[in-house]
Amino acid sequence: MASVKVAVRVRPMNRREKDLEAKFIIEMEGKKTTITNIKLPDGITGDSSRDRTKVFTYDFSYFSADCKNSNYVSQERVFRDLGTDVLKSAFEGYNACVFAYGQTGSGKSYTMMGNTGDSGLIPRICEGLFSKIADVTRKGDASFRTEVSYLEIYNERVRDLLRRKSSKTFNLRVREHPKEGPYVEDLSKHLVQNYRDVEELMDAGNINRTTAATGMNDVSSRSHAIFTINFTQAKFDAEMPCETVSKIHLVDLAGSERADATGATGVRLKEGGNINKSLVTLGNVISALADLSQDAANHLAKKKQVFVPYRDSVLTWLLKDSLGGNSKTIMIATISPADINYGETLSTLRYANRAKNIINKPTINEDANVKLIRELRAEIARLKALLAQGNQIALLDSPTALSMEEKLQQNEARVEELTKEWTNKWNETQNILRVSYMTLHLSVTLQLYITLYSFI
Ligand SMILES: Nc1ncnc2c1ncn2[C@@H]1O[C@H](COP(=O)(O)OP(=O)(O)OP(=O)(O)O)[C@@H](O)[C@H]1O
Repeated sequence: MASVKVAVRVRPMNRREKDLEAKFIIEMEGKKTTITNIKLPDGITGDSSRDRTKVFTYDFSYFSADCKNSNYVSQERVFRDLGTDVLKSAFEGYNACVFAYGQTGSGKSYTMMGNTGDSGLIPRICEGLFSKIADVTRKGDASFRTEVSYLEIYNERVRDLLRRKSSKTFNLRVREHPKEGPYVEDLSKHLVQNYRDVEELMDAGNINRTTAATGMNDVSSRSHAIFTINFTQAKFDAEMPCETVSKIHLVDLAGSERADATGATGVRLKEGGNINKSLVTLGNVISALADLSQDAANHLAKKKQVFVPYRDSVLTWLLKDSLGGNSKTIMIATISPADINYGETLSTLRYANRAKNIINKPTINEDANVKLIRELRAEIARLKALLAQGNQIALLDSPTALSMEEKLQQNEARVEELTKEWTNKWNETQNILRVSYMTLHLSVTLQLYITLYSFI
């Protein structure tokens, strides 16, 4: 069991807010975030609509509004607090998810992707992943396989951001695997061997992403984007095969917004409606899960039937495992510091406060055959101990001891066979990886030669 970790981050005032001479209404101290409604007279602090100041406590309150302030939280610090947790989960074999939520223009893309020379969580996590892979590979302790995919949900349709234009790019179907959960049919997956490979794919995907200028943000993301890393590692630990698979979802949501605040009309208004539909469903899912967790914690209360409406939007369906399921999840709520956004900011803070109550059930995703080998080995150890005991009380020739001996031999043979199969399969995967990587680089080099040759 693990609660969803929640961080709130406040950005600097933007040009529009400064031009409107907006007042700064956010304070942060330790884990606490305080918001002030400057329209109300001084009074007691609380969470009722009459209270001038409201205080919320999160796992992290990040003050990123002024880089000269001593409490300023940089991209590096956000990575150190949250990104390293994601990497730890991945190497332990857990699924992980980070999603950024907040009003349009509040800093979601900045936090997740970042700007040139000031990279955000996604590039830093990918860089960290490959730097750790290089460390472990150098010591010869394990082998790895990493694949990435990148999709956007635009107007409730799933679009592959990494596939060259084809009929399979748009409107992909979401399906549900009985064990592995929801997935996108025909979504392209790309093998990557180093950070440069990921960077190229990320850049290509970001170019394909649907953005537009709105009244609130010059480059506003009009879609929800999910960057997924599938990370498999295999090794022998005390002669025991280990293979884990971890799925890491890194999500940049489109902004929550009020139509009147963005001045949206036509296409932007329709987009806004669909964006908000997903976000309203996300809110309903978070509320239902928070209710479930509180209900579970209260042993005396009569258990309520709580329905979690995952399937009401594509976003929540795809993130089903990350919300209340098999994943270690982090939510980053991004906010503006300006009084003109008071309503939106308060709603984001309340949303984030609710998300703190969600309890997930992360488990280590172990390969099924490796799990079987481990269970058989435990059974062998148990049988050996029983036989040793029988030996001491001269039961060695009894029919029970003989059948135990037989079972032991069968299990030992099965373990040997399964271990051999697993080692062969993994060696083959590594060979395929090497060949496909060499082919890819050979074709890039050839392309380069052809281009150069055509100039001579
Ligand atoms: N913490 C921060 N420090 C400095 N600049 C920031 C910060 N957060 C956001 N910004 C800047 O504010 C602007 C809007 O941020 P961003 O595009 O990340 O918002 P968003 O929440 O993703 O918006 P949308 O939902 O419209 O896509 C960008 O120019 C970004 O560089």
